[in-house]
Amino acid sequence: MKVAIASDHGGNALRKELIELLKEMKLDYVDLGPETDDSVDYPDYAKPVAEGVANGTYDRGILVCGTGIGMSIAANKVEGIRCALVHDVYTAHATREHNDSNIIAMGGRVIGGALARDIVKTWLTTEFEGGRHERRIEKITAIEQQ
Ligand SMILES: O=C(CO)[C@H](O)[C@H](O)[C@H](O)COP(=O)(O)O
Repeated sequence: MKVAIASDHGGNALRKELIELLKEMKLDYVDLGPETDDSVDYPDYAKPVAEGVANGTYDRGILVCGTGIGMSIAANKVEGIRCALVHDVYTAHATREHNDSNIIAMGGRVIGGALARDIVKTWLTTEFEGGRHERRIEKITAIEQQ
């Protein structure tokens, strides 16, 4: 599984902690920045991750900003992206089983590293359940293509 990760300045510290997790999990990952702690605009970092997931360059994406909200809004503008804003382990599990989410967004000003690691580990290792959820995702895709 190839994972892309990016943040804005509000998510920098948490992104770095999550990169350590990706290394521990021996996952193939690409860090799309930013390289400094300077203030940046989250859509500039959400876009390459979302487009890369949508076109198959990456299997999954991880986005971190201050709240996770800006990143999730921006990522979900890209066709084919189902980005879930997640701050608890139950939702991390549910959004993979039910929504087949391909990007996760979190807030570096909302949760700490230990919880974020559990969330990401759960999200990366939970499979989509299919069945009735497939039909609902098809309906989301139909809205996107209107
Ligand atoms: O999009 C956000 C808010 O929903 C993110 O939390 C950003 O990181 C935040 O807006 C950045 O704010 P800052 O005051 O420029 O640090």
